[in-house]
Amino acid sequence: MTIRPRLYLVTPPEIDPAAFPDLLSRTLEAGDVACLQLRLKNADGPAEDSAIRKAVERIRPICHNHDVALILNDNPTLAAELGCDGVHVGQEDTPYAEARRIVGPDAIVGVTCHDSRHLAMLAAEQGADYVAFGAFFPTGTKQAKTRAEVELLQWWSELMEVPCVAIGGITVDNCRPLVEAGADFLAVVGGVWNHPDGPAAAVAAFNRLFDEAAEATGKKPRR
Ligand SMILES: Cc1ncc(COP(=O)(O)OP(=O)(O)O)c(N)n1
Ligand SMILES: Cc1ncsc1CCOP(=O)(O)O
Ligand SMILES: [Mg+2]
Repeated sequence: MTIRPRLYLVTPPEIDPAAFPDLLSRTLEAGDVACLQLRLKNADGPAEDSAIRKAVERIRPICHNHDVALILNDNPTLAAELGCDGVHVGQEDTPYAEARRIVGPDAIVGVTCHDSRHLAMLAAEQGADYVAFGAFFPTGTKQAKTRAEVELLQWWSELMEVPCVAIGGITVDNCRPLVEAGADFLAVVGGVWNHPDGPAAAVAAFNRLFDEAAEATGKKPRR
């Protein structure tokens, strides 16, 4: 039986390194969050690396104080060097096997699988810790290549042990079908950081909804 999903928080593509740590602390205090993915997309090359280093130094202790795993997007080398708990790689990033070699056997490695059963089975077979499907809804955060259907989550969660992450345009108001379909984690950017009542309110609201859905379907909390 599938269990209650957890929130997989992803940072905005650009953060203010001075203000973000405080906002993050308040957000993580508002309810259960499984992990935070640091996804800085608005700088390139050495500027991006330096922004990532600065951000990880400030964010890592906050995540760990809240029992939240810190996952770095795209860059296994920096993830290993900076003591992140894992890395997320897409189909055009470092291939899974190379990412695993770099971060080691104990780190989390997640793989983007778009809307593809084939890519997901390949990633799971190779040893990925989770597979990510999306985008489930229109999103302003990224020009998503594919649209995934809820049935994909249901198929995966009924057949496979490796957890699945749903991503793309997810909000408190639209996420219930993903929860009912068996998503293990919901990965969210705008639905938290741009929530009209603020990110802490969003985290609390997602958790209330997960609890309600779990109760309604008799699913057990993961934590
Ligand atoms: C949890 C999660 N799922 C999918 C993605 C997208 O990764 P990718 O396709 O490599 O695109 P970018 O995020 O690098 O723009 C993700 N980051 N996290
Ligand atoms: C990184 C990524 N990959 C597919 S959609 C997406 C963006 C998710 O952001 P949002 O939750 O704001 O739609
Ligand atoms: Mg990527």
